[in-house]
Amino acid sequence: MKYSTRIEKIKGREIIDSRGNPTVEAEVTLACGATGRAAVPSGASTGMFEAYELRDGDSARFGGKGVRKAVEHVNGVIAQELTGRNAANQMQIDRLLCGLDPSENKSKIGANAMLAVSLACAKAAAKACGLPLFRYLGGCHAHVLPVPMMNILNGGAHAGNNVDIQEFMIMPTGAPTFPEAVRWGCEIFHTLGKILKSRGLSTSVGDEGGYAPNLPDDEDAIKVILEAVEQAGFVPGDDVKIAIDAASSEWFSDGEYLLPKKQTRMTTDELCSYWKDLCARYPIISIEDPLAEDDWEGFQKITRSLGDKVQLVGDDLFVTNVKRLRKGIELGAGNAILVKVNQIGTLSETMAAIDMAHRAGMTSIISHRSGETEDSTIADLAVAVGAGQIKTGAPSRSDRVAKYNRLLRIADMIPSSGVYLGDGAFTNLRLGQTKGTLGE
Ligand SMILES: C=C(OP(=O)(O)O)C(=O)O
Ligand SMILES: [Mg+2]
Repeated sequence: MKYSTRIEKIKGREIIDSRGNPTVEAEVTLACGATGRAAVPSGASTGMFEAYELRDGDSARFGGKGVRKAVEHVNGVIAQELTGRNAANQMQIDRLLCGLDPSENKSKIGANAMLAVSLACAKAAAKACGLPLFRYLGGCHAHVLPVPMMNILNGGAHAGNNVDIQEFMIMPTGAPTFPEAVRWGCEIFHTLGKILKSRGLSTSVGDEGGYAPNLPDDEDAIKVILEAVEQAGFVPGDDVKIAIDAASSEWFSDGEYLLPKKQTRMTTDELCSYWKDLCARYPIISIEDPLAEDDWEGFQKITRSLGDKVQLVGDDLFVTNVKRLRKGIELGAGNAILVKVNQIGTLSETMAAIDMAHRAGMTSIISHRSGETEDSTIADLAVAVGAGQIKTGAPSRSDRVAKYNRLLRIADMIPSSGVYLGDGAFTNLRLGQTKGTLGE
């Protein structure tokens, strides 16, 4: 084959993630000598409809050697299938990867094995073309830097404290540029640390780098964050808004919600009222997984009642999967999608989900996982697709900081210094959307 982007070699290896758990990394070498390397993240509050990750602890299937098995698949069956193929033909690469696994959820080969190679091919091809990844994936129009959703207070499955809501995030929507947004976020994070310390509360951090204090009530997290915003010199609701990830699939069992730490029980209707009340009292712009992954009716209800004001994000609900997203669009369940590359397992399928969401008038947020590595592909992806929002934790752990720093470098590469999708843009989020069309 004559392509200089012809795949010469694929090498998989086991590395560790930010929780010290093993994960998969792949390195792709092309005929022209360009190489691409990608590492796969891993969730803790994983949705049950996510693509299957072969991981350790997966003893039922591979004697506790899940990640090792995924690496074997990279070096074996995947390398055999893709060697000699054109890495610049991403769709073909991803189709071939999917073709190796007849299962619905990629459980034979492992979504982690596939994703490592899928992303590494894109990175190698970008290098062969002499382009930064965001430019290779997004073309000449890629120019929008995302608003950071900085998760500065952790709870739920990401922290050992008594807070049930998984993530409390600040969005510096009033910042004029991306670097300013990061600076504001860092200053608020530091101020929050000082306030917590002055009250004798813990300043140790959770999986995504946010503080993880014990608090009398989850609502107190919002109160103390707003205090930090003000003390840092910003105006809550004006300069900085609040976003929440409830991760409420973790609470759902037998038709009701049981918040495990505070032992509070709620029905779907009560939970919807709880969110409505919180949004009326605080500058909350976004709630992720306000209802559980199969509570479609609950999602419809909350979208009808809050969807014109608040971004209602499907993470476990959509799992970056066009089939589930299509259902959500048709039902009017949610008005935004959280995008996690390892929920679906290939780059093309990820981009198809983002495209479907955007054409239906939904917003998208590119997201890390709670278990991360230094790989910063999602920063490039956010700019490439013009997502406008990125969720990548607090500025206290280098696995999260890697994404912010990559975006700061990308901001420097965009001659206009990047259009920052700040507050004005939020009025264009089409939050009024309650029932969409696929735009096809
Ligand atoms: C990032 C998240 O957590 P995890 O990676 O644990 O699913 C999330 O729920 O949005
Ligand atoms: Mg989530």
